[in-house]
Amino acid sequence: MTERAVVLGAGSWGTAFAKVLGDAGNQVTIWSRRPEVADAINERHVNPDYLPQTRLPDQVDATSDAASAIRGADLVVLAVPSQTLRSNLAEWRDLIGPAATLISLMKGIELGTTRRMSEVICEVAGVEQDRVVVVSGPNLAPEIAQEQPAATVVACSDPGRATLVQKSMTTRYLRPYTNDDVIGCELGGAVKNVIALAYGMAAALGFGDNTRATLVTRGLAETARLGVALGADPLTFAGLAGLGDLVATCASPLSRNRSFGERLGRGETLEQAQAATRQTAEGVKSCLSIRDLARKHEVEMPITEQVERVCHEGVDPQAALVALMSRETKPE
Ligand SMILES: NC(=O)C1=CN([C@@H]2O[C@H](COP(=O)(O)OP(=O)(O)OC[C@H]3O[C@@H](n4cnc5c(N)ncnc54)[C@H](O)[C@@H]3O)[C@@H](O)[C@H]2O)C=CC1
Ligand SMILES: O=C(CO)COP(=O)(O)O
Repeated sequence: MTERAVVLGAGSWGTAFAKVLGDAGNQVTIWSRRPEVADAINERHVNPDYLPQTRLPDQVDATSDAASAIRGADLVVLAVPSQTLRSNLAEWRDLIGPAATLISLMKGIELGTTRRMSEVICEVAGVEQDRVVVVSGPNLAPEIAQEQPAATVVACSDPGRATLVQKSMTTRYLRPYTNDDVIGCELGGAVKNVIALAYGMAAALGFGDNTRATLVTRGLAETARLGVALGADPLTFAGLAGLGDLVATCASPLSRNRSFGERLGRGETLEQAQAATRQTAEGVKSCLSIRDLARKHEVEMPITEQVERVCHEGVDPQAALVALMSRETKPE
């Protein structure tokens, strides 16, 4: 099925996802904040800043004029940092057609409001939740751009819309599965970034596979606890948007969150790590909003609590680990 799509955001995942949509046969326009990135995509079919080795398909073009790109689009893909989504979308909402599907690629929780990205989209764009589709799974952008085989989840409360998006983004290298658990898929994607920060810290401190497996497993346990409190299906956390993405992000040197955690584990301050990182490591901010969400729902999230202390309260990663290990013992 051929759709007209706009991808708002020309970072790593926005660009790789535009390639997926183009390879699946859609006509795609990428909106880039910077005109020179749009020019490079139009002239050379590459995004030199984020995926310089990847040739984008002929069906993908780019512009820095959001209005011309959004008008008439069937699929409006949001690929900006979670914390800027609200202000970005406020500028775009009046341009989005009444039948368009809004697709969220973002993996974060909004600071202050503790809203999931699909909730922010519904609120700001004034659309019902059945028009919003969440795409989440083990999808490191550079690997997808290289066409390495992977699967992902397309979550929507409207099964028909989920199937439509699934069909429009199926390629020989990306296999999307539909799911109706939007809450679970969004939480899986947001919390895994926080656990990957902890994993990176543990790796930098020299801890081996027992420590790492413990963080992944207990990280998934606290993700599922929060998810269930918010109405998610616990089985979602055993799937691609849960365990799948958690394992990929923790294990991969390509992960910005894991790499950021490694910097903190090596003793860099938050400011030093931020200065060295150009791309979005969502967990650094979302650890605050996820901790707040957990407290609001009286859910224990000890790893998230400690990641927040390291990132925002200047606690030493080693001390955070001691705090985790000295908690009262309990049943699994
Ligand atoms: N990179 C990846 O492998 C994956 C990323 N994601 C998620 O996708 C979302 C976007 O991530 P990436 O594309 O990887 O991030 P990125 O850091 O590579 O790119 C972000 C893009 O947003 C733009 N941007 C930054 N501030 C902005 C603002 N104030 N207004 C408008 N645009 C702004 C940047 O110029 C850049 O084009 C994040 O939530 C991330 O967690 C999800 C799956 C895979
Ligand atoms: O979400 C991702 C893989 O699914 C990308 O993770 P990072 O943002 O940590 O690079």
